[in-house]
Amino acid sequence: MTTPSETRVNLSQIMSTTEANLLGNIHGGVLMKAVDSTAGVVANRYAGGPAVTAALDEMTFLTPVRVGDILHTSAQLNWAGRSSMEVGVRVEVDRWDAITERTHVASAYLVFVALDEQGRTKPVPGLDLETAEERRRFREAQIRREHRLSRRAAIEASREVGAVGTAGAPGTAGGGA
Ligand SMILES: CC(=O)SCCNC(=O)CCNC(=O)[C@H](O)C(C)(C)COP(=O)(O)OP(=O)(O)OC[C@H]1O[C@@H](n2cnc3c(N)ncnc32)[C@H](O)[C@@H]1OP(=O)(O)O
Repeated sequence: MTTPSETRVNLSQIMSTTEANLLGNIHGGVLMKAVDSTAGVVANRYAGGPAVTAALDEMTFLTPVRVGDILHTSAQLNWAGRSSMEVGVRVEVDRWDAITERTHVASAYLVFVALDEQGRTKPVPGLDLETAEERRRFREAQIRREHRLSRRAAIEASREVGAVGTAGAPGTAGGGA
């Protein structure tokens, strides 16, 4: 069995002018792509084949990244279910013009789902939790999963209610005049 620390992937890249916005800072979308790519490497390796991004939790950008800065993304598996996995990613920068401590730019949690050759969901191996930190991350990932699934179920239920309304039931928002 694999431990979360064995799944860890670190990637670094220099930010270029083609990735800048009108203010000269790096686009949020560029940072999100780096997050998704790094997390994807973790998920594909762990699943032993392709895994697709199913969800990306809310992501806050704490400080601007500038052209020339060295962007570091580090990712590791927090949780594994039947076919889905949660990957945590931390984004940091080294400034191009000073030797200072790394600056924390953002953190994100992503859900990936492993697929087989036919595009069907595929089971992933169980995760071996060794340290107290790994067990804490696993527990917290479980809480986030419950929130994601219950939010999705609540939205689906509300759409069903809304669909009845738009069908024209009297006394509903979608009902006749
Ligand atoms: C590599 C890339 O760039 S991918 C590009 C962007 N991503 C995509 O195109 C993916 C598009 N989405 C899909 O193909 C589908 O929605 C899938 C494959 C992700 C999920 O399909 P579903 O029919 O929902 O599958 P299913 O209901 O069996 O769920 C599979 C697993 O994903 C989990 N899951 C699905 N959606 C979510 C979600 N929004 N949040 C958390 N978990 C989720 C389920 O709980 C289940 O977990 P488990 O097997 O560990 O118990």
